[in-house]
Amino acid sequence: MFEEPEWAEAAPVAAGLGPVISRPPPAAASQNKGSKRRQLLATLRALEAASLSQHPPSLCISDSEEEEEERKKKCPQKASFASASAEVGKKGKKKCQKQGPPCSDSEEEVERKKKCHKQALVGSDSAEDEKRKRKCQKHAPINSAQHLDNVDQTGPKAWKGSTTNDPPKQSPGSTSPKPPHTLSRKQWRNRQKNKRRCKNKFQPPQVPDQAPAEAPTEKTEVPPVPRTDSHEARAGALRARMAQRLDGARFRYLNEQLYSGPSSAAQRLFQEDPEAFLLYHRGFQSQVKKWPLQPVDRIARDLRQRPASLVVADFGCGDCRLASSIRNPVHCFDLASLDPRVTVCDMAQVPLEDESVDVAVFCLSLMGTNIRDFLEEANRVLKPGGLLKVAEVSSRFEDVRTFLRAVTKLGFKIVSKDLTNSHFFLFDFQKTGPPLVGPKAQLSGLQLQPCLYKRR
Ligand SMILES: C[S@@+](CC[C@H](N)C(=O)[O-])C[C@H]1O[C@@H](n2cnc3c(N)ncnc32)[C@H](O)[C@@H]1O
Repeated sequence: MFEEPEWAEAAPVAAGLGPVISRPPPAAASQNKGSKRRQLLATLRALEAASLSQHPPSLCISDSEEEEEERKKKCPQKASFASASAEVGKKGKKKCQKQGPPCSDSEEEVERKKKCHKQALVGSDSAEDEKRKRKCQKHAPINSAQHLDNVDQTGPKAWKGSTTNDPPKQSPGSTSPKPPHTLSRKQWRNRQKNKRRCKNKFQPPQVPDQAPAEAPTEKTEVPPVPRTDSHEARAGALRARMAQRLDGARFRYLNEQLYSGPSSAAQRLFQEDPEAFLLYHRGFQSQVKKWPLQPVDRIARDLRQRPASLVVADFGCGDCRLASSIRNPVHCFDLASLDPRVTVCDMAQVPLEDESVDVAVFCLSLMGTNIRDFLEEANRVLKPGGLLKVAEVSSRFEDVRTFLRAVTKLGFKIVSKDLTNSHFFLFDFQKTGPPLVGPKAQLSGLQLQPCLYKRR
């Protein structure tokens, strides 16, 4: 019915994708035009119906409206252009089909057909128009039929895109699809956008199958243990450790200061920095609690075996542990106060009357370089025959005997000594009277080694 060579006539038009130019009707029109039109119309309708019934529903959101509209406008032209390819015969038909897909949507198809139909009805009676009409009719059925069965989506079609959701398939021979020069940038962008949209639209249902087992939805709902927590915990632990080390360093420093200078300097130190006293005592407590027996507890045990009426003076009482451990009245003296019972002073000069106390205690407190001052002050406040108890770190003694000898020169006699403890020595002296030597006499045995704590 439609002879293929006729396609060649439209080839020049196709080259530019320009509008189809209507030419004035030729003088000699076809004699059977009316009947042919009717015939064509009937064929068209039949084909339309067939085409519409065979098209699958579109699953994907199509191009933007603007583009859709544009495509619809172009469609008939493209169809006619494609059909008018320079190639003859089937080649031309194939080209037409290739460029057809944008029109292969049912709506577009209808639109195109309507246009073809309209043209036919309007009666552009030129021979060329006639041919074009026939081409439209001829093209339509082939296109719609082949679109479903054997649509080659390579080349322009892949870029013009079908309105189905299938991604463009490439024919084995094709390399990379390139947009035809007929697509504007905007169209191309829109098309790509739509493709992506389509892809995204169809990906979600596959997600559950492909989702890794370790990412169930429930898990995602449960807030995972924030990484920051462990990080913060580690940072906190590190900070605590560093703070601990810093405190340890400061404790060692203060301890050294207390042993290496006169008590007046220690007094100033703690007056200027009361926090240093707290820090020192924290350090001291952390050290002494490791000992098998704390000397203060041993002294308290001894005192509990004596009358509770005995008045006790605790020189360098610290946290008043002794006062808390016995029932005796206790005068507590220290350079700073950790307890309300403490009288803050330098124990070289305590605010007590002469011969007013029964027991004087120095528990790890013979610090400073003026030990003699402390012992002379104890002698002053002790009643005659009063008890002097000294507990000191064993390592401080180079020679215990010289120490004992020096103490006796200060008005005391040794009553008992306990050198059995691994950490401290314990001595009991009884006051015999005032110091036996004058202030200028040298008592080198009173110089004890500083008790320095090692860094652990
Ligand atoms: C190692 S602590 C012992 C505390 C307590 N005696 C104990 O055994 O638990 C020594 C204490 O003696 C105090 N101290 C040292 N020299 C002092 C001084 N010149 N006057 C008053 N207290 C002093 C320190 O301040 C510290 O509290």
